[in-house]
Amino acid sequence: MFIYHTIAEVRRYVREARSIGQSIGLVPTMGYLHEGHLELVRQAKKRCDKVIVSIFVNPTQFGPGEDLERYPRDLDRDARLSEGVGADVIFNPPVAEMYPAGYCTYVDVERITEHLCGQARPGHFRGVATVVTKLFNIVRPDVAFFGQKDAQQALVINRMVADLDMDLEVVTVTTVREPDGLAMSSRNVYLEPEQRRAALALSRSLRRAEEVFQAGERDAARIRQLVIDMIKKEALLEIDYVEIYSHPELEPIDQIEGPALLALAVKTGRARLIDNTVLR
Ligand SMILES: Nc1ncnc2c1ncn2[C@@H]1O[C@H](COP(=O)(O)OP(=O)(O)OP(=O)(O)O)[C@@H](O)[C@H]1O
Ligand SMILES: CC(C)(CO)[C@@H](O)C(=O)[O-]
Ligand code: BAL
Repeated sequence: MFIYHTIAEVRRYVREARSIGQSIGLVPTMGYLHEGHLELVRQAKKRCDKVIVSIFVNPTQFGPGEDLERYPRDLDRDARLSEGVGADVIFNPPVAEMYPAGYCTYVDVERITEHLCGQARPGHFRGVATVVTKLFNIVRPDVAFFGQKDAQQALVINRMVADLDMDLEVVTVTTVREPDGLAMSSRNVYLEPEQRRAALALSRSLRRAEEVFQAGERDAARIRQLVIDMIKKEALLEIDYVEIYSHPELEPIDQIEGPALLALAVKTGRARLIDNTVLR
């Protein structure tokens, strides 16, 4: 496996692979890899001849006061784990390689970024759409892989690819969970044991919402309230949002008639955790 830090090296690698007819898969990450990321790499390996994992803690998607500086980083460990599941290249550029002096171009996906994390983290998806566009332009992948854990992000990328006629396929991979239900996330390392235990209310409340939906409940406000009530029972959790929108358009709904995204973000201690389910 190769570890590249420059755009030129990745471009050379991709050019050579393509010249012998090989397909390219891209798994964009911010590193500190876990089983969720590794599952994206495994899926990529099944679909593509060569798999490039980008590891870049992208400053433009962090807001003031967020955890950009203390976001966990461990390239050696990430390299071992990536190689173990068959990645061919890690692309780990320094910030100045992606945003050199004078940088001033951004990609803005409108409307579906208005709610949920887009509202809670102003500018976040502008940073995500910009860096993902740059990664697509650098790697020119045939297929790019994203996780359903970041449901709005996956929808934003799909919208952007369609709207800007980007020539690639986007695959969204099911959320990988710990055995007790907690969605895997690099930020889980921030959790103290008591917060880790309280955080189980996220997946538990989503499962309960799925049950009442399957039993026939279609009133979005009632399902949302049920989730809020379950999370509020945990004193260590502070709700950022619990919302239901149509999927994939992310429009407000009262009654769930088609697929609906039930998404939540919760703070506990230093961590902000997100999780979701699609009711269909
Ligand atoms: N549990 C998971 N299951 C499936 N995909 C995941 C999971 N966690 C993250 N991903 C996906 O991995 C990709 C890279 O995500 P990222 O590096 O931000 O990891 P993360 O664990 O989501 O970190 P964070 O703590 O920042 O939320 C994204 O497409 C994300 O949706
Ligand atoms: C897609 C991404 C790698 C862009 O920085 C990031 O938002 C993430 O890790 O989900
Ligand atoms: N997983 C999304 C990256 C972020 O929280 O900034």
